[in-house]
Amino acid sequence: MTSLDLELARERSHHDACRAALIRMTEDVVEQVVIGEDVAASGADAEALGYHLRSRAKEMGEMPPGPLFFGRLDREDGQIHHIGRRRIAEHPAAPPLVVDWRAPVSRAYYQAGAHDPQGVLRRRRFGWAPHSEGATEDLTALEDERLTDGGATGTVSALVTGEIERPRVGPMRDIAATIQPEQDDLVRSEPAASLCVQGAPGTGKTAVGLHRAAYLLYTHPQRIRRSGLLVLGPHRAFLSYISEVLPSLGETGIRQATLDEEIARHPVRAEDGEAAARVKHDARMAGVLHRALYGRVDPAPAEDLAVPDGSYHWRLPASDLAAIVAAVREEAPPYATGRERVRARVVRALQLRAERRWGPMGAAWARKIERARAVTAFLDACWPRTSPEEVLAEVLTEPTDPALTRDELAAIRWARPPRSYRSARWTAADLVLLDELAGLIERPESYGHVVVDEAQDLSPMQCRAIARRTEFGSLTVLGDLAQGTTPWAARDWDEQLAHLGKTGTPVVPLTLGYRVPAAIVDLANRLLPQLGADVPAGRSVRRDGEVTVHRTTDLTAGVREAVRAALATEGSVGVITADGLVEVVTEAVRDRSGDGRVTVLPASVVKGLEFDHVVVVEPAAIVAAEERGANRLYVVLTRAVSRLALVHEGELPECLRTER
Ligand SMILES: Nc1ncnc2c1ncn2[C@@H]1O[C@H](COP(=O)(O)OP(=O)(O)OP(=O)(O)O)[C@@H](O)[C@H]1O
Repeated sequence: MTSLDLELARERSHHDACRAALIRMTEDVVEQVVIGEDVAASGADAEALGYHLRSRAKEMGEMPPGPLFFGRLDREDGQIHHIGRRRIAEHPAAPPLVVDWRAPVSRAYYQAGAHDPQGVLRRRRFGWAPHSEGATEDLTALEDERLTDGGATGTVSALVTGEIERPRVGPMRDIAATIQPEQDDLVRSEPAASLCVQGAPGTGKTAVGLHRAAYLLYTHPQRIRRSGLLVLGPHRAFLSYISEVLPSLGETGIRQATLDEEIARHPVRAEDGEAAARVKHDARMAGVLHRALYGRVDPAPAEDLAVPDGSYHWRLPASDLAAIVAAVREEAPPYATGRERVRARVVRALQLRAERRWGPMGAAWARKIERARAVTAFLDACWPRTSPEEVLAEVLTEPTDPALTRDELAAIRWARPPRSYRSARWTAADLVLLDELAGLIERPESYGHVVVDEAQDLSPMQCRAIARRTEFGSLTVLGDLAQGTTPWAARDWDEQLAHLGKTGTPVVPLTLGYRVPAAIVDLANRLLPQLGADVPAGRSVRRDGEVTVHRTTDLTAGVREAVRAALATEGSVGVITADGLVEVVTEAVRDRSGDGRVTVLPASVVKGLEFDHVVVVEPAAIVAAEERGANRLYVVLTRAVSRLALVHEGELPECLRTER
């Protein structure tokens, strides 16, 4: 037996011990549920304890199968820590057999190096068979790095390289085993502070955001879990691609949604023209809606208020009423609160008058006056109850706001207003405006933390929807200005962060890519000058990868050939083209599904996704299809994990021509 075999055998037996301990932990939690429900002192305690224990039991039951550790640290002080996705111990007070990757002691695993060993003698990485469900015999390799005795070579770990370059099959995986130091800094940065990551394609922004979410839940369970954590992604396909990362890190039940889903008060039943959508997403709409809502408030009531009380009438002069309304407007509470504040002050003023005449008036009297028909009638006239739908319907029926030009007013005006706002067919942009109005009327609940991916694509009005939900929480903003494809995509992070309500948030660049090989990054970087974004160019850790260009006189034949070639090697194949060509391309590869390995996709939905092989069909058509077509093509090219094939019948966009 070689010394490596011996070490592997030792580690396997440690893994067996961990497995046995984990089984016991799971059994204990289930048992505690039963005991917990019996022993708690009161019904309410039993309920709370039972819920807590059941949640833990459920969490443990839902842990996906897999190896129980991926690394090990041997410290100068003799301590040895195995590091995995969750803590494992013989019993709660025993020293852990496996330390959670998020624990402070694990940090050195990601950060220690020969230049700064952080008390670590040796870092050990474990190699598991691909897709291992955690059978001990799947532990097939280990790699040691000595940090303190001059043994560190500075070379990149073969296990890390293997993990980065592995073929992509199925949904996105967690990267707990191979987080890089610059990513780890972001994952573990202060929870109360917001953070913005400007990352070139494939630099791990999404991965960082999800691991940061898991880190915050672990480090601040009370604060973050109680107030809620939300992950926002650009579309459903993306959310389903990333859906298994948090559960594999032991975090289940975290809400992952698109912003449209988060704010949906109604189904989308109409579509805006381009001009209307542009106006509706513009920051000026915040003012338009504010004015429309508060236009309902009458700042100068014409008549005195007279409230009957038995045979008597209590009166408040119109000037006093105007002063109350003005004071409440000045305080700027949410609209619905404002109405109730005016009511309370009117009653108080009436009470003072009554007390001057009749002496102290009790709470019952105040309640009676509060509900008096005359008081409610005054409020209905001066600060009427309303709904977001009612206000927006008015704006869209007869837009008049001076902040918008005549053309802009015309663009958003309803061609055929509905009979009533209740039957209106709302567009996606209308839902953003309804959310703004809802936020003006009543403050929404704030999340503790929100992770926003592809944040460059959000309009100012969408940003405001997020800002409202993080008024008392923090944000992790992830994005790449070069990948902005919406008509309102941000060109500058400071401005976007101001819309998100987090002015002054530090913007941290990530430029080292883990998805896209250098040859493909270099090609994509040629587009950068025309993307309207001042961002650092991407680089890549990957020296593998290949770009091929196929000029064809028959697009169908060209696509079939490129897909055939892609299927000759392992991995997923994404055939991406302009939305208008999808049908033709789908037809071309109908009989080439490669057992489900081939997916044909319109360029508009590939953001955030990745494929081993990307076949881009007619790149110039992608550029020509929309205003930010060059940015779209940049996104498309950078979906490739290993190989990129460009198939074209027409000319290539100039910057991609090989003769350059
Ligand atoms: N440290 C790492 N170890 C292993 N794989 C990594 C690491 N960092 C990133 N990756 C992998 O690189 C790929 C790209 O990561 P991710 O999707 O998070 O990047 P991104 O910056 O969000 O990309 P894009 O903006 O292009 O969508 C993913 O497959 C991810 O798992």
